[in-house]
Parts: sequence; structure tokens; C-alpha cells
Amino acid sequence: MANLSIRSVSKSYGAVSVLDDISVEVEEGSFVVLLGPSGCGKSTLLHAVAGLNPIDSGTIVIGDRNVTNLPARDRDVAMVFQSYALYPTMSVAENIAFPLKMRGLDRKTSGEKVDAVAKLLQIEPLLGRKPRELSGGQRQRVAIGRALVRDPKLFLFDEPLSNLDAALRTELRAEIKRLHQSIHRTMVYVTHDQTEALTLADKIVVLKAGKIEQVGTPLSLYDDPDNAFVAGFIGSPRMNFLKATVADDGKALRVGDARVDISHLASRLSNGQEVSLGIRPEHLDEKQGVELSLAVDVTERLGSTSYVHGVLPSGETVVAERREDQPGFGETITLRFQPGRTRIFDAQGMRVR
Ligand SMILES: Nc1ncnc2c1ncn2[C@@H]1O[C@H](COP(=O)(O)OP(=O)(O)OP(=O)(O)O)[C@@H](O)[C@H]1O
Repeated sequence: MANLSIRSVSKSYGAVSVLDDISVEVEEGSFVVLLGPSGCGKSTLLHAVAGLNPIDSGTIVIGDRNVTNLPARDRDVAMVFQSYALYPTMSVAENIAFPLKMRGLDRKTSGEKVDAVAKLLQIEPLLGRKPRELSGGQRQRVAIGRALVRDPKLFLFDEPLSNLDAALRTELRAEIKRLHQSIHRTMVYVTHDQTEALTLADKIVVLKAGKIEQVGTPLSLYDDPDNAFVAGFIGSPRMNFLKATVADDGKALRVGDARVDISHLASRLSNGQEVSLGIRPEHLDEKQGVELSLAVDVTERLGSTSYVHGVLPSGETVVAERREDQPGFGETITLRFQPGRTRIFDAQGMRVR
């Protein structure tokens, strides 16, 4: 059963279309991430679900209620913002208890709920402090606590980790995941960070310029992207895209001097057609396969793995993963890849299958 249905939602600011016929189904208890570059409309969509932002057309259903025209306070959703949005004069306990106070809950029950949430988030020692006496990570835990205590139908997160440093982001990301696994509530999470999306989501909705590019599990988007945008946006370092020309009646591609057999594809490609050959950095470190020669300019060593940056004879730049050798500046190395690992995109960026 879908806990949230976003149906054909559109919104414009003047002549600019920010959300263009967006439909998304969010299953009960699932974790859905809205992912896309800055300005793609993901916050606008989340705010529309929360009731903070009116839409021009479409329908939003939460549980079995059409909430499209309901104000935010009647939607039974709780939102966690990037900026924490805590009340500075209130203690942590008062901040977390605030939604319960608004509901007129008695002090004893409210206190018990605050204690339970504080325990879950391991912020019990902080309950008496003011927000200014907390680190960024602690503040965000309090903001999450304030959302949790309301026990809403739906949790909405708007880039909650963006103000934190890298180590804390990783830590709190795992905590949000743990939280979701323990309370099994429906969560919709906005981010431009593909690592957050890949690690947290059951389902990712990739947005670009107000339109959905693809919806799928993290693995399906990574392995089976529908287009070059999704292929390039998901994965770090990003997929390499090499210029290629169709040859042998659609059975092969020419990439510089190399021939890439693509006879496994039911190709509708014609000789001479220009396409783009997508290869992930980790697929350029094979023992056997099609060979490319790379003039190395930078090697980044990250523990047991390295990323080698360099230039092909065509002048195109490439990033390749290396698990064993660590070539240095000026060396020329041979990259090898299996044609079956590559993804092919036409001139419009659409995947050729
Ligand atoms: N009140 C507004 N008036 C006019 N344009 C707006 C308004 N709010 C947002 N926009 C525009 O709508 C588009 C989508 O904005 P939105 O904040 O949803 O993007 P986003 O994907 O969340 O980006 P970011 O990651 O930078 O927050 C942007 O082009 C933005 O400039």
C-alpha cells in the first residue's frame, strides 16, 4: 500500500516550470530519496507534500486522505530541515516536547515520550542544554527527536546533513538508517548527494529541471541507468563517457583505435552514428578485454584502491580504478574493459539497449 501518492503534480514560478507532471508512489514503511542537482525542484516537491508550498495542479494523497488542499498542520507529517530550526530560548527537552505541548498533551505523558525519543537518539545527557550549547550534529539529532515525538504518518527530511562536516555526515546518515530500520516509518528524504541516496534509499527518484529522469532501487539506477544523466549523476567517481562511432552494421563501436564488440545488443544503431560509450572507473581494471592506452597525470590513493586520472590518445580525459599498481605522473598504462560492462547512449543521451 502506498503511504504517499504524488499524482501529476506541476508547479511553475511565472514562466519557469519547477515541477512538471511529477508522479511518485511511496510505499508504507519505505525510505524514498528525491535526488537531483541544485535547482531541480526536489525541495519544492517536498514542501508541496508538507503543505508549505501550494501546487498548480495534481493531487497529493497521504494514507487514504487527499491532502492537496489541506494546510500543513492538518497533514500529519513531520519535517526535518537542513537548518535544524530549533527554538533558541528553549532547552533540548522543551524543543522536543514542543509539538506535544501544542497538542495539549499532559506533562507526564509528554515527559515520558521525550525521554523515550532522547534514549533512541542517545541525547539524554543533552536534555537540559540550549541549542547554542550543542554541536551541529547534536542539534540535528534534537530536530529529528522533535519530529519523532509527534509519531507522524510521514517523515520528510530536507537535506538534513548538508550543514555537517564529512565525518559527522557519515555518522548521522547511519543513524538515520538505523532509525528507519527500528521504527519502520515512511520517510521521504531530499538530497543532492548521491552517496546519501545510495546508502539510505529503498527507492530513488532522480529529478532534473523539474522532471523525473528515472525511479528505481539504488542498484538498478547504478547498473541499469535509462540515460546518460542518471548514469553520470550516480556513482563516484562518475562514469566515463567516451566518443564512439558505430561500425560493422551495428555490431561494433570504434573508440579511437579500439574495436568494442556490441553484438550482444539488439542494436538499432547504424554505421557512422556517433554515440557515447559509458564505462565506470571500476570496470577499467580488468585482466583482459578491450585495451585503451592512458597517459597518467594524477593518481589519487585511497587506502587499498587508487583512482588514476589521465588522457587517452583522443584527448578525452578518463578516471580509472586501480586495485594493485600505482602509476605515477607521465606513465602510460593500459586500461582493459569488458564490452558487456559498458553502457551506450545515443546523441540525445538515451540508453541504447
Ligand atoms: N519562490 C520562488 N520564486 C521563484 N523561483 C523559485 C522560488 N523557489 C524556488 N524557485 C526556483 O525553483 C527551482 C527549484 O527550486 P528548489 O529549491 O526546489 O530546488 P532544489 O532542487 O531543492 O535545489 P537546492 O538543492 O539548491 O535546494 C529553482 O530553479 C529555483 O530557483
